Amino acid sequence: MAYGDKVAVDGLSLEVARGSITAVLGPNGAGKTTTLETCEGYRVPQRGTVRVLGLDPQRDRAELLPRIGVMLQSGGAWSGVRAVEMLDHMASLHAHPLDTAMLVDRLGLADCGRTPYRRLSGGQKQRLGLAIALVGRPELVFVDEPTAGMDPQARRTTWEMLEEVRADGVTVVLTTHHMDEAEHLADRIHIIDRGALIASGTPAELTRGGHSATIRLVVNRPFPDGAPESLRRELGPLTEVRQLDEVSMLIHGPADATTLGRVSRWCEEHDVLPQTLTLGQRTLEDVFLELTGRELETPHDVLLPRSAPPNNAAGTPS
Ligand SMILES: Nc1ncnc2c1ncn2[C@@H]1O[C@H](COP(=O)(O)OP(=O)(O)OP(=O)(O)O)[C@@H](O)[C@H]1O
Repeated sequence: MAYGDKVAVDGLSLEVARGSITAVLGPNGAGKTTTLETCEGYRVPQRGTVRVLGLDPQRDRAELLPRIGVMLQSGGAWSGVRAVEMLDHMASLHAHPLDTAMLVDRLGLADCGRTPYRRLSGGQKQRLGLAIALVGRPELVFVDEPTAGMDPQARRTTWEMLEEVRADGVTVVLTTHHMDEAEHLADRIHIIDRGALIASGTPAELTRGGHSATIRLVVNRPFPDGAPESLRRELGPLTEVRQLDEVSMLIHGPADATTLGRVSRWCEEHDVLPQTLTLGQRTLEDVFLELTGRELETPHDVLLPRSAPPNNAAGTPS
């Protein structure tokens, strides 16, 4: 799938099992939205085949649309329409809609029900978008970055609702660049980068084994100046060291006893006493880093020093 000369998705091949949650995970610009929009019938691929519920999203559009729900990354409503009016209108287009009052209540839309769409916050637009995607009791729902712009409470509610619809047999396909979201929700994850599929599997399959791990080091008193660089020199070029605050560091590196031994020796040489020294499980971030040499996402809440200004990684729709 290309936009002019720009190839956005190239040779991507993936299948989604009915009744499961599938996450398409990748960094900005990886081709996630393009993939979804192609499945939804909004984009026509130059090559390849797409079948959704056994139907061609272009040729069989009229038959497919009543069976799928779509949560767009942005837009999808008239700017002046009130949130609840929009939801009621969408419900009226379906034969057996869900109870809109229940959706308004569950998604915390009551307070902004009379607010025109253009004045809703990013998170409120997302919640309304999710309600619109679910109101027609779809067999399959596509959700593009479902929790972008949501606060933690709304994020949890969204996860719960997606899990509930899966329990009712609905198939969910979501895009995200949040590893924790994919890891928490998805039965199967497809990691894409630069328009190509680079890994697929269950969260456990993807994070099992591998050569790297995350070591968490917390010491009894502040690290000396230049500690991350010094520790990186000690551990070698395969290792990445990030200082979280004055007494803790995260180290991504080879998952072996030698690395732990070197960290311990470095502490001794620099007169700090490890209070926590743990070898953590490999994360999806590690998987992505191993496969591409680049980072998928910086988990800002974990990795930024405590003094850093609040980030909006989970707060700005992309
Ligand atoms: N309408 C368009 N015209 C030209 N290029 C486009 C268009 N839409 C997307 N692209 C390009 O195609 C590539 C894939 O974009 P896409 O939106 O599918 O990625 P994404 O993985 O969903 O990214 P994000 O997480 O930022 O939403 C990007 O390089 C993007 O700039």
